[in-house]
Amino acid sequence: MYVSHLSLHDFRSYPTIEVPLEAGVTAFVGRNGQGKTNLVEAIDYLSRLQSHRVATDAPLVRAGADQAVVRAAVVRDGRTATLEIEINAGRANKARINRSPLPRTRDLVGLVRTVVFSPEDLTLVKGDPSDRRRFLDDLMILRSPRLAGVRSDYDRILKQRNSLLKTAGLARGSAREGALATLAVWDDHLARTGAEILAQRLALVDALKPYVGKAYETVARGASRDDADITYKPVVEPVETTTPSVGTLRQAILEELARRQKDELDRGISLVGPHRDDLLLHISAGTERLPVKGYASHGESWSFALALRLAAYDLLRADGDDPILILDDVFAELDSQRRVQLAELVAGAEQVLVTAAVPEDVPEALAGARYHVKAGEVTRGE
Ligand SMILES: Nc1ncnc2c1ncn2[C@@H]1O[C@H](COP(=O)(O)OP(=O)(O)OP(=O)(O)O)[C@@H](O)[C@H]1O
Repeated sequence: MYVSHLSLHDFRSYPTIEVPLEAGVTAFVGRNGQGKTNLVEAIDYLSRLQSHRVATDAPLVRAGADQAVVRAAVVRDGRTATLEIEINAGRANKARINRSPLPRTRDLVGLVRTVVFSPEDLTLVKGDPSDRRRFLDDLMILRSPRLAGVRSDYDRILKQRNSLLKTAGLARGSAREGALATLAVWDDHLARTGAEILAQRLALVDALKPYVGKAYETVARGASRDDADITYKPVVEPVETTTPSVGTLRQAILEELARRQKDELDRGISLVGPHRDDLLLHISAGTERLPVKGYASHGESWSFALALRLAAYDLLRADGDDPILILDDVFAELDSQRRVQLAELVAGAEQVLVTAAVPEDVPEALAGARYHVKAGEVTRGE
């Protein structure tokens, strides 16, 4: 798939802009702060309804405006659809396809599929478990958009359960009994949605594993495909470990909730469920298997982060649809060998959008259309 036209209205720094695009490689080149990332961020937002840079929508709306609109013509198998999202400050967003409103905004998720490489990717390796969980969930939702609903149900249940735990922890006598009875209902909700997310993440990590090894071998100097490994680490370890069913996971969560109830009431937070899990990353050093965080060199950490993104790209491709690759300011971060390797790996993708401060940062393998971005003006160059 590829985006053949992008229109922005009051999105980030752009009052209004129209950018015709084509399949293949397009590079946006310009000095810092000119609006390059804002263009690719808009396309990524259409894909996931989330920015790769900020957690909330407010910064996406141009300062002083109260609504931003991102519209893109997306070509898939020769057919074009116009996808549109209206981002409203302080009100619900609205989505449209071919100008017809969608009943739910999240129905737009996954209709454009993007994989973004950016300097922030190092947090996949060096950051908190929440960064790695987000990586898994974003990918899981792109592959099965209905899981966006399960994810948001889970977040809502977690919030309500946490506030109940706080009340119940402080209550005494019959008030406490009443709160504990209500808590049992929320335990059920948490176990039901949590088990579904857990099952999906376990299956995703299984599917991703071989691609991570293969990608690491390509981007890390002298590495073999066995040198990089990922393992999902749930707080709940079901007895039956090979592909446990949703029912088994649900039961395991319920049992762990019962076991940790006192702890949860004391601390007033939910300690059991997929919001406490991690994706463990390991590299081989000789005969040793070492965690990447704390052990890997800067270069190895970058290789691992790139391998995770490339693996996501390969997996989405294997599903049968070429996602749009966005390489946001990433080449300036890499040494020359990794630059060339990454460029060669992605050059054949159906659409690659690159941002760079100077033309020399765009590797030769990614020669293609070029736009100059200066003070919010986007002009076609050589
Ligand atoms: N909501 C907003 N309203 C108005 N301007 C904004 C908004 N959000 C960001 N900007 C402006 O957009 C510009 C940043 O654009 P962008 O991040 O696309 O830069 P860039 O060209 O990618 O730069 P770099 O190479 O430094 O990453 C900044 O000048 C910033 O002030």
